[in-house]
Amino acid sequence: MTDLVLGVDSSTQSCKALVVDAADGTIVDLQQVAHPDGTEVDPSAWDKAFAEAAAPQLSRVKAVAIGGQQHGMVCLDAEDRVVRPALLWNDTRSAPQAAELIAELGGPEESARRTGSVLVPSITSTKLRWLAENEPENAQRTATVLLPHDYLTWKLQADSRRLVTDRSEASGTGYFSPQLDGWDTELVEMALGKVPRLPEIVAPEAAAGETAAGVILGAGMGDNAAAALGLDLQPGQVLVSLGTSGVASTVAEAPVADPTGMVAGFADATGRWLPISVTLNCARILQFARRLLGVDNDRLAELALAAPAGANGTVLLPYLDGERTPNRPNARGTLHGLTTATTPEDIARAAFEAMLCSVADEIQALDRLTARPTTSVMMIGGATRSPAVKEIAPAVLGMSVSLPADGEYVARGAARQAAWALSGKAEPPQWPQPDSETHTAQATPEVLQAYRQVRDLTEDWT
Ligand SMILES: Nc1ncnc2c1ncn2[C@@H]1O[C@H](COP(=O)(O)OP(=O)(O)O)[C@@H](O)[C@H]1O
Ligand SMILES: O=C(CO)[C@@H](O)[C@H](O)COP(=O)(O)O
Repeated sequence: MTDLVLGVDSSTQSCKALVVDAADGTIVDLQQVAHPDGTEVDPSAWDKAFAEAAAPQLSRVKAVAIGGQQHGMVCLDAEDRVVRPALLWNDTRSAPQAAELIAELGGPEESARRTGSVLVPSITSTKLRWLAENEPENAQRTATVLLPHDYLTWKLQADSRRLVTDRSEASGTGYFSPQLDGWDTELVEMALGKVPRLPEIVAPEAAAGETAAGVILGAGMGDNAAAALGLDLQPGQVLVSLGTSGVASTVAEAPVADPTGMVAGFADATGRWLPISVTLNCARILQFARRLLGVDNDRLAELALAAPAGANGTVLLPYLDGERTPNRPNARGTLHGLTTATTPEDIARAAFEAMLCSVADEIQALDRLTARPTTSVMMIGGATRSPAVKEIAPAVLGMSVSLPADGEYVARGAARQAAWALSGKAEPPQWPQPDSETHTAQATPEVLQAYRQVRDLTEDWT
């Protein structure tokens, strides 16, 4: 009888539960349940979606691991009750606190060296500082601080005293030290004013507990580390994810520190490192365009593909909710180049080109840091289901784009970690890689050039 394992992706928009064969990753079942929209969410919403999508699968699997959206601030009181709704990665209210903490650390370069990142509002420590300054009673009540996937793993533990996380999730908090490869409690005290209980950072291959029914728990991981593990990402490869967030990442043997803040020096889920560039606005740019034009995904793609490259001079700067990369939390979206001749097709095309130009900026930042020019990318995420992405991405990026078969690669990575924990071996199971289709196109560098002109000429919202 083959062993089955469960990989979960508790992402911004939904909980995805993937049951696979532990031996080779063959998909057995996939369930998905939506999360509420917003930038702060009560963790009970994640519990509810997990209970519907993932919990019914537990009786059929030997191990489970949870990948999840990173950085969310989950505060528990002394009785392990949730203190307030979690501030998520996409909440920008702690922008002033990020600036304060960077100054206290000695500037962006020191922030990158000490924490792995030039702090931005997404990073958990800035949210803790915000809590201390704006909700002192809640800060006072906070006894434990977890991240979203830690919280869900903890809820599965038979021993409720056991709090675990992994390097990849910890490295996105702002109080993880790449030098120590572990917590730097001085940094969390700097943010919150005290040292709360933090989860134990367990090894990538570790069995990090078990459920009351004896199902082995992996430590879980941040969603991007999970996707990299799910696709067996190797140094020299670049993975782009077009989900709620827009991500470009690669694997490195040593931690990176980017003083410009365009790349964060996170850890991965194999014991190595994951240089990563993450935008706040990605697939939601297309959601915005769909709502603006009153069309569905299919029609939006048709409109975009009916317009020429460059959208007849229409350029969207997609910083709709502010932007994280580049760090412009007060920016807003801008449609540039509108004329009386601008059509819905031009606006649809500009939305896709904006999403992909912001990814091109991320790839450029990775190349600068790794000193290795990217010549092709793997691309995943919900927006890759659009035929317009398949055609426009290689043109805007100026390189071939490989699309693994439509799959939930964050959940696949979590399942691979679960199979790893089940195996007790030093290396993760070697699963066959999914089939992929490669898309190429005539490069359209003028599109990226026009985008960068608008990006650099546009003032932030005051
Ligand atoms: N055919 C499509 N065209 C454009 N966008 C799509 C399409 N299918 C899904 N999406 C978008 O993909 C996003 C979800 O992608 P996903 O990678 O699951 O996000 P996350 O993991 O961040 O929750 C949603 O914003 C959704 O609107
Ligand atoms: O902030 C980051 C990584 O630093 C995002 O990747 C979040 O982890 C949200 O991921 P998705 O919901 O877009 O998958």
